[in-house]
Amino acid sequence: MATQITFIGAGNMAGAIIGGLIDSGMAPTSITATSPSDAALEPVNERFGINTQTDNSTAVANADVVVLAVKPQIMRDVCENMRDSIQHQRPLIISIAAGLDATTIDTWLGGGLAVVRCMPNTPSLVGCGASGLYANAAVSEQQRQTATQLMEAVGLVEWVEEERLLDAVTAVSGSAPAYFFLMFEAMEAAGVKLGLPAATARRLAIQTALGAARMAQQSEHDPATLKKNVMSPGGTTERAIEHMENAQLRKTIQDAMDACAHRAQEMGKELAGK
Ligand SMILES: NC(=O)C1=CN([C@@H]2O[C@H](COP(=O)(O)OP(=O)(O)OC[C@H]3O[C@@H](n4cnc5c(N)ncnc54)[C@H](OP(=O)(O)O)[C@@H]3O)[C@@H](O)[C@H]2O)C=CC1
Ligand SMILES: O=C(O)[C@@H]1CCC=N1
Repeated sequence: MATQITFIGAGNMAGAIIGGLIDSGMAPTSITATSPSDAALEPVNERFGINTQTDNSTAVANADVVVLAVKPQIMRDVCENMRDSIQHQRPLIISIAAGLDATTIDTWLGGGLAVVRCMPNTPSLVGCGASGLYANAAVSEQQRQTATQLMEAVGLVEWVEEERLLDAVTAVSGSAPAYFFLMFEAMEAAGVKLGLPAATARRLAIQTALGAARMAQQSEHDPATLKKNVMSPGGTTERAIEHMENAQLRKTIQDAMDACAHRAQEMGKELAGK
């Protein structure tokens, strides 16, 4: 595994990956994170004990891996401003930005670089992330392994061989923690309406999701069979599922995920000026 990793940006997603890496045993001294202000870096430093830096060019000077973790909208400026330093060091670039393709990132950084695009998600913080990865042609087998090891330290890794599929990964896992959080909100509210204390409803809903996810992961049966096993004929679950099917929940999920993937494509085109 590479020894020095620099995160450009120290927000939600970078924090989640850094937290997961440290929990997995990586030395905090191997990690640097940047942000424009010292004030924003203070909590990161306090929480993780990693190196922090406000100057991106300085922060990448000794890096083996540079993780680009700023918002897509400012990525161009950020890349162009540290281009010289990146070209001098030529680290493996891992961009986690939604939508922006590897060629665009590489161009903004001066060209000829090994770029891995990664679509992670925030459960990386608790070692339960799910990341989709794509490598451009300049990425060596060893660099591919480095990216795999890095992201496997915080969860599941799936490589895709077509870059456009990262927009689908964004819909299936990158954005998806939010879908489940929405479900928790809705289940808690419904539980309260049925008379449970909010905290009890929340705990039960979350634990049930955890249990269902573990079962689905470990079972030899597919989700449809596991669902059927909960549904006693004429019973309570059947009534609930009937409501969800009649309300076209599947179509809502399909439409939402189409919109998500489409937005990733749209952002990529807008920001790359394509
Ligand atoms: N959040 C998520 O669940 C996921 C996000 N992503 C991708 O991750 C990237 C970051 O998203 P997210 O973490 O949510 O966003 P955040 O806004 O939480 O983090 C971005 C960070 O970048 C910092 N920043 C701003 N300007 C610079 C600069 N010039 N140099 C260095 N750092 C800078 C910001 O600091 P300040 O706040 O002080 O401006 C902030 O800490 C995005 O590209 C997004 O598409 C991918 C998968 C999941
Ligand atoms: O909402 C977003 O744009 C980012 C990308 C995936 C999750 N959060």
